Amino acid sequence: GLGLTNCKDDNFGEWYSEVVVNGELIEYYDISGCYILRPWAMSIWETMQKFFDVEIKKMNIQNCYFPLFVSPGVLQKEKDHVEGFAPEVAWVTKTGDSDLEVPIAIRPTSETVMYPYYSKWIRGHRDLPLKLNQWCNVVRWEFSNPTPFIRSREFLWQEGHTAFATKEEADAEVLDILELYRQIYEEYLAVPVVKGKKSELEKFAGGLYTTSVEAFISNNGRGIQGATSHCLGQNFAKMFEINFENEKGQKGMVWQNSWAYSTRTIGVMVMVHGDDKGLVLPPKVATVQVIIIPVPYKDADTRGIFDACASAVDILSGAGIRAKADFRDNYSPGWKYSHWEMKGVPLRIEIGPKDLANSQVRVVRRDNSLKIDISRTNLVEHVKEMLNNIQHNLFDVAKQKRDACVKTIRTWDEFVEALSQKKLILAPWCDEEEVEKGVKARTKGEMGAAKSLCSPFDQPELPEGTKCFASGKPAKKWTYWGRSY
Ligand SMILES: O=C(C[C@H]1NCCC[C@H]1O)Cn1cnc2c(c1=O)CCCC2
Ligand SMILES: [Mg+2]
Repeated sequence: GLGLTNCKDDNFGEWYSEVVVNGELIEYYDISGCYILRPWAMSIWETMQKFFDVEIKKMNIQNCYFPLFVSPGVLQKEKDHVEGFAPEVAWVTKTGDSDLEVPIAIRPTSETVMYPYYSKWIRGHRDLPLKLNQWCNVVRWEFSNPTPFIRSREFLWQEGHTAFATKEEADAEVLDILELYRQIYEEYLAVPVVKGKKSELEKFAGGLYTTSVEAFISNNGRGIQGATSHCLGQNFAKMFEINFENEKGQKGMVWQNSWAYSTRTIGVMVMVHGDDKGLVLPPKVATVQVIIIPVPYKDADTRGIFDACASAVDILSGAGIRAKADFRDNYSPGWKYSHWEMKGVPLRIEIGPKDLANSQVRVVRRDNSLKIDISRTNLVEHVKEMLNNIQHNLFDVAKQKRDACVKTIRTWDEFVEALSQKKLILAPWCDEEEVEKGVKARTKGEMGAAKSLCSPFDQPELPEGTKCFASGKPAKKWTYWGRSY
């Protein structure tokens, strides 16, 4: 029957796997690490895509589409960092029953696919800035525990790849895009994130620096990278000879960025807001924001009840609210309540004989189970206000929960203790790579090592003489640490 067998606070991993299936977001697939995105998930992806696509078009970024396949020559070109990832690259080695002369790689990301053509298209400064984005799938044959949305062997994302004449322009765009990622998490998914800079060890090895928005899963005390916006510097321009002649006729290399968010966003939202009754969808991304359930009683005016439901759908839909009615006669109202709670619909409206008689409706909130009766007059205003209230409440609750997990520490012992308490740790750090490697080595274990998550742009005061928590050297910056996905 309905209802989850796993509780979120007892066994988080099993709860998650169950809730994405029972909520009809995901169907497991017969190839490990691959998942079917059902319509309930695809519509969430599309809602975010609509927002992001409009915003990047305002920035004169154009969509394009490059081939899925990468010839081996170019993939190896970016050897220094690809070799670290090489095991993840999937290859096509044959068609039909004949082997391919030369195996072809399936894109794990598209730098090497796109940049030879950037080199061809960019000649003079008038060709700059070149700003392209593509919405596509990528394949990375990951081996560590596959998790729907969070870590899959194929996923959907957008990848932006931009080229500028100056570093200043690139630096500015990195932060403009990062702000869009913050909006996706905080204003659409109601998930609080930290904006910051990755350490040298954690950054994209092919780039100059990496910025990210970092979320935190309080149930298992793990940080998770929400989205990344990299300045590549001139590293790829050098590799792929992407040069241009500036106004003074001098030859120079372009400055590039690349940035991405993926379907991982949906998994983070499920983990943060879901509960033991199932999904809890933020109204801004909910496929259905209001589900209307008729509650007929024997044969008391069933026709009137159905008509009241239908007209409520029309009134709400007419006001741009995503409202549906569940008229199915082969399920009881009680079954429908559980079903739509499992799917995380933010508001339920029940209409029974009493409601009809008093020309009111019973409204039930999914986030806090509050039940109230409201009159049918100005139904739209009431519902809009409640949806807005739910959106903000989900963010506020998630932010309080995340902030309660943050522990500021100054010594190694405090660090180890906070780690054992599954905290998101804020610590003063000397910003030395060897020291970070030491932290990883010293915290290795079956739960995974601790790593730096990001150094927040919003830096707390760092008093003169503050020591690094791990090395005792003079601290240079406050950095978030923790176990992560
Ligand atoms: O993909 C990126 C960097 C960059 N790619 C484009 C979008 C932004 C950002 O994700 C890093 N990266 C991750 N994973 C892999 C690669 C890789 O370059 C290359 C080989 C296979 C696995
Ligand atoms: Mg990876």
